[in-house]
Amino acid sequence: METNTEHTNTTSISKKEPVIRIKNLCKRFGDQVVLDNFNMELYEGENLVLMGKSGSGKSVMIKCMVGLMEPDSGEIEVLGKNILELHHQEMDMLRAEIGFLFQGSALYDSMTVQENLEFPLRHHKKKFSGINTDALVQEALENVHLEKTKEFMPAELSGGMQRRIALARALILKPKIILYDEPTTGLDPITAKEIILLMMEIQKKFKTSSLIITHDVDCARVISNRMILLLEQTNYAEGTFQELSSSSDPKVQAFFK
Ligand SMILES: Nc1ncnc2c1ncn2[C@@H]1O[C@H](COP(=O)(O)OP(=O)(O)OP(=O)(O)O)[C@@H](O)[C@H]1O
Repeated sequence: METNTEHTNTTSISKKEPVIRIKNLCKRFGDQVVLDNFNMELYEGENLVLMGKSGSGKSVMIKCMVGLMEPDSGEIEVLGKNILELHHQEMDMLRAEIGFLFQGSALYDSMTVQENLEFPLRHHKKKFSGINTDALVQEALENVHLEKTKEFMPAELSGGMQRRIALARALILKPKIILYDEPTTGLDPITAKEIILLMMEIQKKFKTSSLIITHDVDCARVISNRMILLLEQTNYAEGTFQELSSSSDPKVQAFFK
């Protein structure tokens, strides 16, 4: 894969407003320090890749960010709102602005594609009251080029198609931010590449800001405007793929082997 040259460069992106700002986030469980002064900013329209070893605290960070886990200390701002001060209902409304692509697609096996896509719409009724659900489902499926799969059960679809449907489900809320958790894991290299291209197409079309958690170096190379390495409980290194992959720090190099 070639490095994507179409992306806006990092300098112009970092002049925009951050849609997520995390400052000095600390979280421990008993004696185990998971996050120690972790900092991160996701800028509008940016594809930010977060890499970290298994167990390094990526999920803990995400859970703190969307209000599912309380940090010990630190500041978290999402779309200009201090999430640590939001009431349950306000947090729920804010979550409607965030699309999630969970590890391994996480579709509901007993529901059709249509029902899977309608699920987040039912949960966020307020945002979509009076809007034709069928049209939203159709549009979301068109966005991932799978218009004819409404009546299918997830088990009848290939792994790559399931990942596309999961992406359509994340998109149906028309989110400002998308969180991708290991979007290419478990896919063969060709299907993984198709998913990466689709993520780029969607980013271009909807101007979403994306946080992509991945171990996939190819994915990071193609999609990232900027990267953060989560190591030693903090944002150990930050920079473009080019900068980090040519780093002389052996701990940084280890991510690119
Ligand atoms: N609710 C919890 N109670 C106690 N320890 C927890 C809890 N949640 C996470 N941890 C611990 O925090 C550490 C970081 O976990 P986390 O799930 O964030 O890792 P990760 O980077 O997302 O890993 P992976 O890439 O494997 O998904 C782990 O040691 C985990 O056991």
